[in-house]
Amino acid sequence: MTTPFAAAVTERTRTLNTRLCVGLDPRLSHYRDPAHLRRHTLEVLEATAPYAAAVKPQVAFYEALGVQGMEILEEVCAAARTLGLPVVLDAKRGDIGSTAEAYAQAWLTGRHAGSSLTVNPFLGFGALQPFVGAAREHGGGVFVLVKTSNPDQADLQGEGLSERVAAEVARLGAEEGGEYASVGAVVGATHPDDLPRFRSLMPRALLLLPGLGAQGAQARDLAGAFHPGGTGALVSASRGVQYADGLDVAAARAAAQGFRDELNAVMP
Ligand SMILES: O=c1ccn([C@@H]2O[C@H](COP(=O)(O)O)[C@@H](O)[C@H]2O)c(=O)[nH]1
Repeated sequence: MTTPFAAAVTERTRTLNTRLCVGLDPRLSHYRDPAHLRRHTLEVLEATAPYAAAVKPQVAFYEALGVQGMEILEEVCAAARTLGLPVVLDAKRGDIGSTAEAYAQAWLTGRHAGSSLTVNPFLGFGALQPFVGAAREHGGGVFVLVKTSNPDQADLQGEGLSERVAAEVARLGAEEGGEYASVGAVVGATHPDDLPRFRSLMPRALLLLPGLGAQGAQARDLAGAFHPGGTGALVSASRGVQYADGLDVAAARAAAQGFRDELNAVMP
């Protein structure tokens, strides 16, 4: 069996000294056609891989292209695996248990075994079990939405809801051995003041922090998400890397290198 997701991320962080997660969210409006989108996305992946601890395709952008988009997504995931990059499938799945089982089979087994999936806890903690079970069985991971990066999150995620979800993530993590559990959490990089609290509420969870770059989060504010030694979190940037300067792949590479260096400069 290959290295489980959380261990693979942590190993790559230590070996390459990076905690950047490169987001690949290709928008058709930026390209001549899907073939152009495919080529550029694969080029960005290859150019930024040396600076990345993981890669995060946003499934929605591939789904939007229909069957062809899903084929491109599979190609991106396969190329990432060849490059040794752990894959975060950002699909934010969640449903009643019996349907969650099908989602878990689709995204955490077979060719996606060993990858991780973002999951929505809104249907209740029991409904997370199929995802957690599949991740544990197949060496993958899940990132449970705890506090998302968007300003609207406050409509529902205030009033202690994020803390309740964080407590469940911590409880699930405590069931496992290893340095980091297969159950991680999404906490927006746009909430820097909350990061130390969520870090200590979920001591064994890998945190996924979206929002660097285009959403305004700054690397210098994110140290609180990490453990001493600079492990325990992935900070993701999508538009800020892939479209750092239009479709210039060299600019994407430079942006990834820049984000990596900015994060490294503030590690505890
Ligand atoms: O709380 C969340 C959870 C997921 N996302 C996703 O991350 C990227 C962000 O893209 P940028 O271009 O770096 O802003 C995108 O795929 C979101 O769906 C998030 O932003 N916030």
